[in-house]
Amino acid sequence: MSIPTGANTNMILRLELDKEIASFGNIATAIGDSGGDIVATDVVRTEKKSTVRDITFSVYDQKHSDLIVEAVGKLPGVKVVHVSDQTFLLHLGGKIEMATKFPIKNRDDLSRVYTPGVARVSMAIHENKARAHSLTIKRNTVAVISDGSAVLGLGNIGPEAAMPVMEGKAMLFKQLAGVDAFPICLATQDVEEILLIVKALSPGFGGINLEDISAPRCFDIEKRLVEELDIPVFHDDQHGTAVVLMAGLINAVKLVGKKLEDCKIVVCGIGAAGTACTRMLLSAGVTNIIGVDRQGAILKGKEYENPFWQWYAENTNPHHIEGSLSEVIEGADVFIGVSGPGVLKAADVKKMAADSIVFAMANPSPEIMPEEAEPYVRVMATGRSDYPNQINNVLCFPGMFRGALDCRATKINEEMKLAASHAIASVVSDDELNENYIIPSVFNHVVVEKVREAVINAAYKSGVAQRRREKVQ
Ligand SMILES: NC(=O)C1=CN([C@@H]2O[C@H](COP(=O)(O)OP(=O)(O)OC[C@H]3O[C@@H](n4cnc5c(N)ncnc54)[C@H](O)[C@@H]3O)[C@@H](O)[C@H]2O)C=CC1
Ligand SMILES: CC(=O)C(=O)O
Ligand SMILES: [Mg+2]
Repeated sequence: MSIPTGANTNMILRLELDKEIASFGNIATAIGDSGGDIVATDVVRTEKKSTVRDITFSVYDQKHSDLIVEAVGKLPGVKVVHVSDQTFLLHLGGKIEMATKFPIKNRDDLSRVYTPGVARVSMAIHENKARAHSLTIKRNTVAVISDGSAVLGLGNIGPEAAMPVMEGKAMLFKQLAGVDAFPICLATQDVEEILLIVKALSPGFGGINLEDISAPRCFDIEKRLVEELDIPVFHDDQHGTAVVLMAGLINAVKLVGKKLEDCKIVVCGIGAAGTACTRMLLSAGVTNIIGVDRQGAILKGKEYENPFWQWYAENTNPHHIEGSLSEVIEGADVFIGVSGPGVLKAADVKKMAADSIVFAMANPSPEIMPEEAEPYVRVMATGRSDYPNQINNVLCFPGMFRGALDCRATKINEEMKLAASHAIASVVSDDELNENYIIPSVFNHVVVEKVREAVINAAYKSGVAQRRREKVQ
């Protein structure tokens, strides 16, 4: 059994070993035989009769870890002290904190940053609200807002459970683009309440990043906030995903020598991400798109409760193909998965056209694991960081907001999104392009710079940038 790489699967097992009875060789064998992979061992302390050791090993999941711990615990002279998960350890107390830009060293400083000095600054903003951009953190802040209704592919797990994901997004905003992002998880899933809350908290923010809000409510929430606020509002799961998908696809079709507009594309999961990806494909000239959700292909002439599926049926599936995913995938050039784990089978991938492209983007577990699909596909990508070709909206949102904040855009429009897709795709040069490198890494610092620059140029061209051009580097 081979273990996928990635620190998120590392466990630390603390063992007390009876020096006379226990053998490290037996422990290593027990872990290896159970499919675990030892990454490191450390001696915590040694006493006369016993030693305490930490053994770090990688596993698939919690069940796999339990199995290994049980096997090791049965060995003679071995006592399991505790097991800890490196991912949980990283989350203790949360992942982010607020920091001040300078210390308050004396009364003089105090009277400037706080009362009475601060009052003059407040009054200056009162006289001209636009000054909030230069005299407060507004010009560098984004609210990452979720109601916990569609967290990754985990479903409606609630606002508290959404927090680690939103903290992660905030970390990425800061580390990759210097944007100060605040995770805000709401204890309501009512559209009107969400609108009221977001509008009410918007004065302190330069942008709103909606995250993991389920379809179809997310469409209405975003549309109305865009109309009613003068700062950029961006639903990451829709547009961030679509931008990065398009970047990956531009490069993948180039690699396999197909034209995007000639491709038969099957999109699985017609929610927030699936709808936005489809809209972007349509605007790129693709016509042969078939959307599939739980009940099969979405078809014109059928009645759907979801008004967006009504729109979807009218605008896709021109050949009126009916059936399950397994049926409609026949002859497809591209599969785009934004649904859930294990939806696509190797037998389905086998039925695709030659040089097929599979983007199984559901998180944390894709529609099909690369190991299963790879024998039958030319290009394979997932949303995960532990495989090549990570198609994930993290390649978009930091640079997108950096650009939008820097030029003080009122909106993030189609022009800015398309520019971002091309910017991301352009990071991979023709010489570098290959089956395992169609999309740049999140850690490639050029990505944010290129996206920012492309977004700023597009914002000025399309007339949504408010800052004087010469002031923006
Ligand atoms: N790689 C990336 O950057 C991103 C990946 N995603 C992933 O895409 C998935 C969907 O996210 P959202 O669109 O935000 O959620 P959503 O809740 O708005 O939509 C999910 C859709 O998938 C459908 N679906 C679920 N299981 C299915 C199945 N077995 N067969 C067919 N359809 C199925 C649902 O009925 C729903 O229409 C999640 O797993 C999420 O993690 C979302 C955004 C970005
Ligand atoms: C990546 C992301 O935003 C998601 O899976 O929901
Ligand atoms: Mg998301």
